[in-house]
Amino acid sequence: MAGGELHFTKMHGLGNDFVVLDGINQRVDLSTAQIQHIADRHFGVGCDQLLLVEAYAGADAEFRYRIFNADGGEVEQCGNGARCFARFVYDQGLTRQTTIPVMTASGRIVLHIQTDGQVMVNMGVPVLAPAQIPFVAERQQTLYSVDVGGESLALAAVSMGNPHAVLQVTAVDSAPVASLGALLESHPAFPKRVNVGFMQVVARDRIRLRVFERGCGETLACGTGACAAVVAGRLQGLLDEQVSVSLPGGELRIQWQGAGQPVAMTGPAVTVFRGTLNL
Ligand SMILES: N[C@@H](CCC[C@H](N)C(=O)O)C(=O)O
Repeated sequence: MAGGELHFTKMHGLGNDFVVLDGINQRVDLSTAQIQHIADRHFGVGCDQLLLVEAYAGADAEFRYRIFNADGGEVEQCGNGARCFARFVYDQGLTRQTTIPVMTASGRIVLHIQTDGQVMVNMGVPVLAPAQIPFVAERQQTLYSVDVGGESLALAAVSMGNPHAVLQVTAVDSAPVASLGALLESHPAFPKRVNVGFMQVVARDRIRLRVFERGCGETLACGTGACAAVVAGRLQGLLDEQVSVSLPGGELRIQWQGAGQPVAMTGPAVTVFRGTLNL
């Protein structure tokens, strides 16, 4: 965008924060540098991801949902953002529906605004085939052994539309999220880089989770990370069908029946303020 005014809404889902832009009623064509500037917590608005609402021409979705990490890279999926997307299009009067199908770079997901104000998202069926994650492995396994800095680590690899590695830890508070997260994010076994989840199993229906996100570092919550952790935990026989995921920013409810079934994620979506940017 050469310059001019841009109306935005600042939102968050459990502290995973977003700048949301209506690309239907205003022209939005941002460069990578402009997205990085908007996401900057000192010189811009500040956010983990920038979310863009666009019109969708097909019959199978109402909107196109685009996601950009704070580093400016466009990515396939964002779970906390999906709940904020639903709240945004409804509150801005872009839809009158409370069940909203949207198209992302990784396919269609369906957002449901509940009467209690929470948003439930059908996040689709998790992908476990290594090539589709993408993850370099000869065959699909529940746990893979990956060499990182001379050490061999056991991790699960899952795509929720975007790639996730999930490591089980005994205590999430002391997990090396920043150092190991950064090393794994750009590990050659993940050709498109990866989000890295550190999961502590508290009970069969409760986990604690911290996520080092691709393209922005550790966040207060990661929706797709919560889904991926529950999928990984269920496949290892550690978790029940309904799991509360406790993240630094709050709690998500994840439900997954098992292989071939879609994952449902329920949680809040909050509007913080609206503003105008001069680019
Ligand atoms: N915060 C997100 C995920 C955002 C995208 C992720 N960093 C990626 O690069 O895939 C969520 O709530 O899912």
